[in-house]
Amino acid sequence: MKPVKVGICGLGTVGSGTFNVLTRNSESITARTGRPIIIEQVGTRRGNPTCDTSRTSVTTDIFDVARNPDIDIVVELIGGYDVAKDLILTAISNGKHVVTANKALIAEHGNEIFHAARENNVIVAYEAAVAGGIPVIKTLREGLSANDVNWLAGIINGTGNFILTEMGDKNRPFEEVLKEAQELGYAEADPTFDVEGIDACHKLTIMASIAFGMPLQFNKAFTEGISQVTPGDIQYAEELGYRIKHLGISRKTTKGVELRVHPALIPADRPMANINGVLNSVVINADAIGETMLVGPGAGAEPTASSVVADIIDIARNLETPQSMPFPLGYSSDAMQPVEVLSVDEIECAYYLRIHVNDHPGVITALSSVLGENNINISAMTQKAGREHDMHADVVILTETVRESVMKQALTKIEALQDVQSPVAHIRVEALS
Ligand SMILES: NC(=O)C1=CN([C@@H]2O[C@H](COP(=O)(O)OP(=O)(O)OC[C@H]3O[C@@H](n4cnc5c(N)ncnc54)[C@H](O)[C@@H]3O)[C@@H](O)[C@H]2O)C=CC1
Ligand SMILES: N[C@@H](CC=O)C(=O)O
Ligand code: NA
Repeated sequence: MKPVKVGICGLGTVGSGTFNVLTRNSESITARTGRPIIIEQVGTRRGNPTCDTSRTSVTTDIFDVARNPDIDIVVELIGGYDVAKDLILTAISNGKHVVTANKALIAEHGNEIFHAARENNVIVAYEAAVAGGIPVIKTLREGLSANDVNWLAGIINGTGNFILTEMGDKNRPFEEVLKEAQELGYAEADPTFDVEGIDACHKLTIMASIAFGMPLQFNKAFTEGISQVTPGDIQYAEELGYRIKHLGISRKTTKGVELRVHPALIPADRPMANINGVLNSVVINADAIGETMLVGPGAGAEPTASSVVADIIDIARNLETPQSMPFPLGYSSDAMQPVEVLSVDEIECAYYLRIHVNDHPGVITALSSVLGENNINISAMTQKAGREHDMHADVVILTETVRESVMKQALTKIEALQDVQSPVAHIRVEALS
């Protein structure tokens, strides 16, 4: 049996996980593919103590791997944009199939990469790029291909969910938990991608493209991270019967597609509200299936390697018995529709507001008046007194559904009130239905 030869570029968290899963499970993988898969070469700047590379060719120049005539599949696990893109395009032009976990690259340059792959008749697979170990790309693109998707929503950043969970459950400070997420290998090289929602937005962009048959449009998405969520917000939300989660949401409407990433209050009894730690989850609502929910680890060495290796196995099977592979984004490029991405101003949802006020008589009336003038109904309101001798208080309000542009106008007026300290914390409320 002629082996399928793989070259792994990058031996960090995901690279080492991939090396170890491929090595450890080689027997069962061979049984599944019909051909052994061997790691022909590793491209890395330095060794990884968890990997025994003593019987593998190792180079410090990853482009050696992309050009190695013996290699069938190049696995890009270095991350980042320029070098990674160059590496993948070099591999493609050398006739190699590619597996990557790089959501930033796929979300922002995927249209070009998939075009190059098509021209060169090779496969670019990227299951690990969205929600780590959860097979969500396959689910959307293959398992649900009979459906018209109505909406999807997910917790799609493990680091962010780990931080919110630890802050809420154990009262740990943001910075300390972020540091732990970095040590555990969950965070991106630049962790602002995690905490400011950019990573989740990359993943949402990819899922929305598959769900709605539209080209990748990362730059049109709305992105807000978790860095402004305070322990107080988590506690107030809990008292109101909600949990705060960082969500990516994409919904088809008659005017276009919503594409937005932001923290949200979710009713505590919804399954998504109880996805904790590094777990990710995606709910997909579609016409034939109704609703399905996936849950699993969104980051970490071997959970992510599980998806990388599954892609390698798919390609190896295809080399053994050539068959038609799914289009990378689920639709043929001619069938992709340039669907309009809606401005966040168009969305409609309820809001949680936390307004820090001077604790003077009349301030509640003033707040209610502004909301009333804008036709915004209040569904709950509580005042959280400041500490003794502190003349400030937090007023916490839940509104009913309102258009975002109207809420923005109301917030501007509220922030202009004499007794209100700016800015007003506002978090969208999502029922996920
Ligand atoms: N860590 C995780 O849980 C997940 C990561 N990803 C993605 O997987 C990719 C890799 O992430 P990690 O393994 O976490 O990163 P990492 O930083 O642990 O590993 C990257 C490795 O690539 C090496 N590298 C970078 N540029 C290189 C170059 N030019 N030549 C040789 N080596 C080079 C680095 O030295 C490092 O060892 C990224 O695209 C990331 O977004 C995707 C899903 C989960
Ligand atoms: N940094 C990412 C890694 C997986 O995609 C995350 O925390 O989810
Ligand atoms: Na995945």
